[in-house]
Amino acid sequence: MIRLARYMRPYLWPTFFSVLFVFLQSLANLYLPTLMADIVDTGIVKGDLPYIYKMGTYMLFVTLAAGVLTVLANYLASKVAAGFGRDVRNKMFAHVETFSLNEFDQVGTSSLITRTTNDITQIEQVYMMILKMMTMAPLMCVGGIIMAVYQDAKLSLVLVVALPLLIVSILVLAQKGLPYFKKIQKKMDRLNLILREELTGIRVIRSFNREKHEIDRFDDANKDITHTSIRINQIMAAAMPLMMLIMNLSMVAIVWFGGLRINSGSMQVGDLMAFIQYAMQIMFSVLMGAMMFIMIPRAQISATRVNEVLDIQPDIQDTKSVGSSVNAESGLGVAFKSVTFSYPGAEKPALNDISFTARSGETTAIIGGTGAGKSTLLNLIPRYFDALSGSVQVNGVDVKAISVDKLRRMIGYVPQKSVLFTGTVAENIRYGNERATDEEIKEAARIAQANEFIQEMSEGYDSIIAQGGKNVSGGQKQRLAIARALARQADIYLLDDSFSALDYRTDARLRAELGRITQTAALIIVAQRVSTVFHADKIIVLDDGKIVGQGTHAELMETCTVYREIVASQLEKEELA
Ligand SMILES: Nc1ncnc2c1ncn2[C@@H]1O[C@H](COP(=O)(O)OP(=O)(O)OP(=O)(O)O)[C@@H](O)[C@H]1O
Repeated sequence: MIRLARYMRPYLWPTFFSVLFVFLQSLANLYLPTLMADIVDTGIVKGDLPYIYKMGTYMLFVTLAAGVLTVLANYLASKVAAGFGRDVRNKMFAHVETFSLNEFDQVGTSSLITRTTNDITQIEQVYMMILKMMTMAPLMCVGGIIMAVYQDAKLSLVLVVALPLLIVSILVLAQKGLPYFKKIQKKMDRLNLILREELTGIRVIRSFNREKHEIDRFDDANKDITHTSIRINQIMAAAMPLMMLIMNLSMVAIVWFGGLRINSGSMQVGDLMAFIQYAMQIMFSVLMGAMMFIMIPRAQISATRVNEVLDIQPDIQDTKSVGSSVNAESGLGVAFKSVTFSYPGAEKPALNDISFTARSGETTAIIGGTGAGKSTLLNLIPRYFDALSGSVQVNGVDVKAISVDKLRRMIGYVPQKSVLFTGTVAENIRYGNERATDEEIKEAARIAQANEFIQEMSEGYDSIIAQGGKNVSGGQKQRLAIARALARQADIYLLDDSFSALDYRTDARLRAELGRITQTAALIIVAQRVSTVFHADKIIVLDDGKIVGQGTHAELMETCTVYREIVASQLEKEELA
């Protein structure tokens, strides 16, 4: 919490005024019972009506002033807390954006969502409460005690018994409740995870008739969180009557002993009334303090979760030596030199001693069975992961020596699973290059074989793509993703199994068009279908993380058993001939 307090720095003035207004409001509240005692003891007892009017008006004025101060203090506290929440959320999002895929896996997407929303809201609320109560509680407590002792020191002895009783019972309840607060944030993560899986996987759930199973799974997580919430509320529910009991018994004692003191002539009625109000103020301020003691550890748990994310140092960052100028004209393309890579915790490397070059102006295809390491290999080029050993080079320079931003600008990447964003078709393609003209967008779409179906859409390039690209087919989505990468006018194009949802004709036409752009760029295509890689300048055959063959189709047919097996499993004998 304290570490996060630095995000309050931009709001120092509103914080100061909020605290000041609370301070003044508390003083006004402490003053009111004294005024009332005067009205009773001087005005009512002596029957002095003008005095009652005068003091009554004065009381009204003080109450009004306290009301205005409360509104102002609350407004400023809310403003500060909301601003703090917005800044931390922004900071968190910007920080998470720098994460490599490893760090995403480390925390988990659902937990990142809960931490950015729910956890920050918890902290925000507590900061708001602290702003309001931090001054009020101690001031009302100390001020109340001074005023109560001033009214009647002997009667104050009742508070000596009541206050410790109140504090001890609060501490006991807080101790019981705290472990549940810790649990509830974790359970919230789990509920989010299940909800996310279920919403994104709704098609699969329906096609396998697993609705009941998923409803049960959600229900279990939901019940789990409900049980914990109920337990917390049970403790809170027990707390309130207990507090009220202690407070009311104290009142009875005050009235009882106060009555005796009035009888004996050592106290006036007005003083007793004021004393009762001070006693209430003292006990309420203790309650407020207790609330803070309960809420702060709860927010502390959230703050730890937020700090955990903010403390993660992305392992893929620009190194100090960054800045080597990369000569895009050199035409060296991409080179892997004895590259080995392992996923954290994996038993064996996903890529083992990989060496090859993918020259600019050429098409390099990567083929291999599922899990052979094809996507992993592509991921090392834009530095989604870093190689454990060896060197990945772009135009003769190690990727670690190029700034991540510059490196990624040189690359047009089409992921295995196409992702589109909510917006128009044109906006989605322009995502690859903000400066692309309408003509360039259309040209990219034409090469990607997307122009035709876009023209057929009701609004053409202005047609809206629904959330997650749900209103376009799998093949159309892939073509839009390819158009987006082409719009980038990059030096290197990485297409990860991007033709899988295309029919053979479209696949062939797209490859022919792509051939044109590879006159200057390096094109690396991961594919499952042999027909897609057939005409590549170089084919790399991956098997279990190792290169088992590289060359043209004809060369590999001569030299590489794995390649021959792949071809044989896909093509008819006559096609081979
Ligand atoms: N994020 C990850 N964490 C741990 N292991 C992973 C991760 N991604 C992939 N792997 C493992 O690395 C190996 C290579 O995976 P990769 O996705 O590169 O294969 P691929 O050849 O692209 O397969 P496919 O054609 O099915 O997409 C597999 O054994 C896979 O289980």
